[in-house]
Amino acid sequence: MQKTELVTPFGAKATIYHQGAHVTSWVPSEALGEQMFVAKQSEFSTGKAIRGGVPVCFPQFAAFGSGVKHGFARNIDWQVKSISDDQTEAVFSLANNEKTHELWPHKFELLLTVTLEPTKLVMALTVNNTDDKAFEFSGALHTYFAVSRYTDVQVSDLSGITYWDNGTELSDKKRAEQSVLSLDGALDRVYFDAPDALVLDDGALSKKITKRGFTDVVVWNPGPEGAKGLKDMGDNEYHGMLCVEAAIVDKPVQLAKGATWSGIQAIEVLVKN
Ligand SMILES: O=P(O)(O)OC[C@H]1O[C@@H](O)[C@H](O)[C@@H](O)[C@@H]1O
Repeated sequence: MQKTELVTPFGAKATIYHQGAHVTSWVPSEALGEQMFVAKQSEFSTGKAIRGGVPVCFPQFAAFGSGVKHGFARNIDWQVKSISDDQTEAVFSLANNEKTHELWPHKFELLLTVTLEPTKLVMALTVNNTDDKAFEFSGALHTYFAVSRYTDVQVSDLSGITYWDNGTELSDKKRAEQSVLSLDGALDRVYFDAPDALVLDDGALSKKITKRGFTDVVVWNPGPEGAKGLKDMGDNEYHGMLCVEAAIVDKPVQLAKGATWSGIQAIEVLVKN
């Protein structure tokens, strides 16, 4: 499978597979090491989403729509549009074609811009409606973070935010009372209208996760039972991952003909003294 490797003058590196414009590796520096989780058993095969990194979910999130789960954009080849001379930025594009038309009858162009800064990874997704009528979409930058142990990390500040546990009725929403979320097993939760800045605290390292355009945040770890059901993930690998996803879940974006939408997710590594 084709991929682009970015190696910047300041030592940050990233790998992006052309299928899905899928970031599979982000190393801000040798000292900080790999920040993305990718399952060892992930199939890197045509038409199959990679288990880890940052799948781009479009034009639907999970089963919130009538199309394929998490959309088709993660399963098909994008084009490399440009790579800056210093390799700090790469732009990928995906336009409607016969294959996408079978799955989703709209004309569109997607751009994913991946930018590396010394301690930051920025992913910007742009959706252009090139059709002669409006369409709607949901989606996500479905980020799998490598963590020391999923039960040891904390996500904050989510207090006061309405959430929904996947598997329950969508009408059965709750309000987060605690400012800090920590897991003690499987969790598959959507935080609606979530804050644009969150912190993923993992001992000596933490990550500031900021978003724009994406309204919701999904936090997911399959836990022991869920992991057994994922054949592209080892039974114990869930310990070392946590998905915190900038998403649009239940309220799709309505995009008029000719209009453009942009959503950004930036991840900054912060080292504690
Ligand atoms: O196995 P997939 O299609 O990549 O989905 C992984 C997970 O993605 C998460 O975003 C969803 O909240 C979970 O419900 C889902 O299981």
